[in-house]
Amino acid sequence: MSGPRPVVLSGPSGAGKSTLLKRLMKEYEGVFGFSVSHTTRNPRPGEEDGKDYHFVTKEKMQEGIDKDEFIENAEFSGNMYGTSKSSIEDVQAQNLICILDVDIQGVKNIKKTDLNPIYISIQPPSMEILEKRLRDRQTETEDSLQKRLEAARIDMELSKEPGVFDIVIVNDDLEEAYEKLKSVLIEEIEKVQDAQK
Ligand SMILES: Nc1nc2c(ncn2[C@@H]2O[C@H](COP(=O)(O)OP(=O)(O)O)[C@@H](O)[C@H]2O)c(=O)[nH]1
Ligand SMILES: Nc1ncnc2c1ncn2[C@@H]1O[C@H](COP(=O)(O)OP(=O)(O)O)[C@@H](O)[C@H]1O
Repeated sequence: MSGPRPVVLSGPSGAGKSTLLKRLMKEYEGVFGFSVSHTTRNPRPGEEDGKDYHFVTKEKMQEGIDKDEFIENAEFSGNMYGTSKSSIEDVQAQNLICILDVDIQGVKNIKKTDLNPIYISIQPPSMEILEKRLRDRQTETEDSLQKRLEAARIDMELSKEPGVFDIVIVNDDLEEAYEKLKSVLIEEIEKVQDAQK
């Protein structure tokens, strides 16, 4: 399908993906569309069903996977996550830049498809800072926090492999990380804006 190139944001839980992408979508309203994933985890306070995620039961999720409704799915920290084909099609039908927020397994599986996105990794400055951010966010139990930190170690190693990501952004200072993210995407952003004129 033609249209703007999608963007995959990945990186450890707590690295700052949602913070950066929410800001980007706010500054460039009408340019980006978020691919709303399915998950079996519970919603956090403030999260909206259908906006942040489609919150579903394991049975419902498995049913969708069996029906081949997902382009990729993975287990993360004891829960299932997946990108449905329709979540991407909904955004692409509007000629918007589709943003996906997926873990490293999602990156590897999307590489097997013909989506052809720009792959961006958001990394924390260190494990210590990541742990502090995750604790301060106050969304995790000790168990899910430890699972996220374990997954983060794997993610940080794999993201160093050459060729996996087009760019790795270290989110130390938020302003700097945001400016870097914008500079990577500005060409695609302007294409969409020009097409809307
Ligand atoms: N493979 C895959 N990973 C996803 C998907 N949606 C979210 N994730 C990843 O699942 C992980 C956990 O997400 P979440 O529970 O929202 O926690 P958070 O990243 O700490 O805010 C993150 O690494 C997300 O990038 C998806 O559709 N597919
Ligand atoms: N550059 C930064 N400096 C300090 N805190 C940050 C920075 N970026 C994000 N945070 C905070 O760290 C926590 C994790 O960020 P979040 O966007 O939820 O990460 P992710 O979506 O990658 O799991 C949030 O509480 C967020 O406000």
